[in-house]
Amino acid sequence: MTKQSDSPGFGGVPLPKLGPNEDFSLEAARKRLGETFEPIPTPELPPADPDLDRAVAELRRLREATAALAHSEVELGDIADRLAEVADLLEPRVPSPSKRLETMWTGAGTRRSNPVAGPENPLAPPVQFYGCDDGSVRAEVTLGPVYQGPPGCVHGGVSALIIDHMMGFANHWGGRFGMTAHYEIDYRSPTPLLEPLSLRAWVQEGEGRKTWTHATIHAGERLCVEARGLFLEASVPVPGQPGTESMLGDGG
Ligand SMILES: CCCCCCCCCC(=O)SCCNC(=O)CCNC(=O)[C@H](O)C(C)(C)COP(=O)(O)OP(=O)(O)OC[C@H]1O[C@@H](n2cnc3c(N)ncnc32)[C@H](O)[C@@H]1OP(=O)(O)O
Repeated sequence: MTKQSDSPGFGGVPLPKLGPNEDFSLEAARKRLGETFEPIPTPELPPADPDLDRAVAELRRLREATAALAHSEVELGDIADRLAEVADLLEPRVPSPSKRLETMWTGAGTRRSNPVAGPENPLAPPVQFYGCDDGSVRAEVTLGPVYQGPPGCVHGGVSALIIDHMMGFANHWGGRFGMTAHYEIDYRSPTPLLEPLSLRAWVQEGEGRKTWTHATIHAGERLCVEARGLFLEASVPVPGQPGTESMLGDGG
């Protein structure tokens, strides 16, 4: 994740005041946690193989195209055979899902493979988040028909997925950690597909193990979704690394 000052196009809505106990700006997080604190150290995490991101980008093109197959004039029998050929080529050569869970937690961790921002994950749009000096994280993304819920609009569960992830990211940027314990979402107006959406999340307050984080999705100046979450500092065992626990600091 790169550090970026406010950029135009984020709706211009001021962030609410931070909680009474702490300042969650990047500078304050650095002071609190010391020089070793390096949230999201690598803006461009290198792929394990230079062709990996290209391969997944092609899969995303396929994802969009296959979502449009119905009512097209494509000869589908032939397409299905050709896709099966590629799948047959890949399946026996890639690690098993349980092995993959282990390798995800080495090197760049899950930052490259999570379902929101991970360049390696064909499910991810992907969303590229930036950490800002005011302690918020932001992104802009345009979502296509594969993410549709109501006609022409983003599925509410997809918004929730993105929001959960970006609140976790905001926690990390603010020097906080934790699992999502509870969050609530207000869908204020329809979230359009095929239009740029401005995403924003920030830590509102923190006390002991608890962090309260807020997030919004805007289409231009229009508020589409707002959310508030409670995160609790906790750790979970890391697959394939007995005795190792993660506090979700490596998931952005
Ligand atoms: C760069 C980083 C980017 C990272 C992005 C990744 C984001 C991904 C975010 C996720 O998807 S996390 C996955 C979804 N979440 C989970 O799977 C969590 C599952 N739940 C748990 O593991 C436990 O419930 C949890 C660790 C959250 C809490 O269990 P604890 O046993 O530690 O809590 P405990 O019962 O001791 O409660 C501690 C306090 O929190 C309060 N609390 C717990 N759960 C609550 C809840 N659900 N709502 C409100 N308050 C809650 C509880 O009342 C209490 O308050 P007090 O201390 O004031 O008494």
